[in-house]
Amino acid sequence: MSVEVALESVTKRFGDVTVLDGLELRIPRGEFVAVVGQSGCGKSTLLRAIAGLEPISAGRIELDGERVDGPSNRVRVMFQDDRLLPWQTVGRNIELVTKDPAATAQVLDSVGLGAKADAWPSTLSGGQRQRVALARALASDPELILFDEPLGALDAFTRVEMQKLIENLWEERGFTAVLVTHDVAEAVALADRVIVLADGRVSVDRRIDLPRPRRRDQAFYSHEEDIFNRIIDRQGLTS
Ligand SMILES: Nc1ncnc2c1ncn2[C@@H]1O[C@H](COP(=O)(O)OP(=O)(O)OP(=O)(O)O)[C@@H](O)[C@H]1O
Repeated sequence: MSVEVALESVTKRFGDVTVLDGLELRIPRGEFVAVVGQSGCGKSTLLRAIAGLEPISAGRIELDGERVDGPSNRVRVMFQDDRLLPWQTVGRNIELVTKDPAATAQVLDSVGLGAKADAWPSTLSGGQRQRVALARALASDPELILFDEPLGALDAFTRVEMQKLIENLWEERGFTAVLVTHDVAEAVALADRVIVLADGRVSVDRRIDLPRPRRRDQAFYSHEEDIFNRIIDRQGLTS
């Protein structure tokens, strides 16, 4: 299950600060888009707006042609902090969404934590907690998952493991995915398209036409280097 996302002339102001400025973006069903850009360029604001968590000042955001005017059950967001309820077990955290023990067991299995249903979140590692957060995001079978720097606090090895897991689950389930990340290599590893945000708009929209799973080869590094340089240079050309 997946959804098409369309942003038309989206502007977002906080007081006199314009964060998004007539932004245009269309994401077809099932596509994986990564959003990168300098700190403070509006990546999280964009994600929150798509999630219906942040009202926009002008323009239009649509999911399959329907205007977004608040949070929807079709959409889930995964954040850098896991936001698990510490007074509930791992299983209960998921069951609050699924309302069904069998579905809970199944989704915990899908993130490799079938044996941890009765554990307390505080007894898990950071990587395991993010797996639970991922399971919770998947639990309602959403059509769109918005990832806001979900792996930012993890060590490099756990991060690569989680990237593989996210890629596998995305391929299996077919949801539309938008990933905000500071890590250009992560964007190139996971995305069909990498978007660079600058001056409140999409300044680069680059298709990553490499086979999956992605190998760290010359073509990979060439995408990474080029996108990185464009963020640094703040060039405004669409590639
Ligand atoms: N609730 C708010 N009120 C006022 N200003 C805000 C609010 N939320 C975000 N901003 C401002 O909007 C701009 C964009 O913030 P945002 O968090 O979207 O950027 P970002 O690209 O995600 O940053 P980072 O990469 O550092 O996480 C920043 O200048 C920020 O200070």
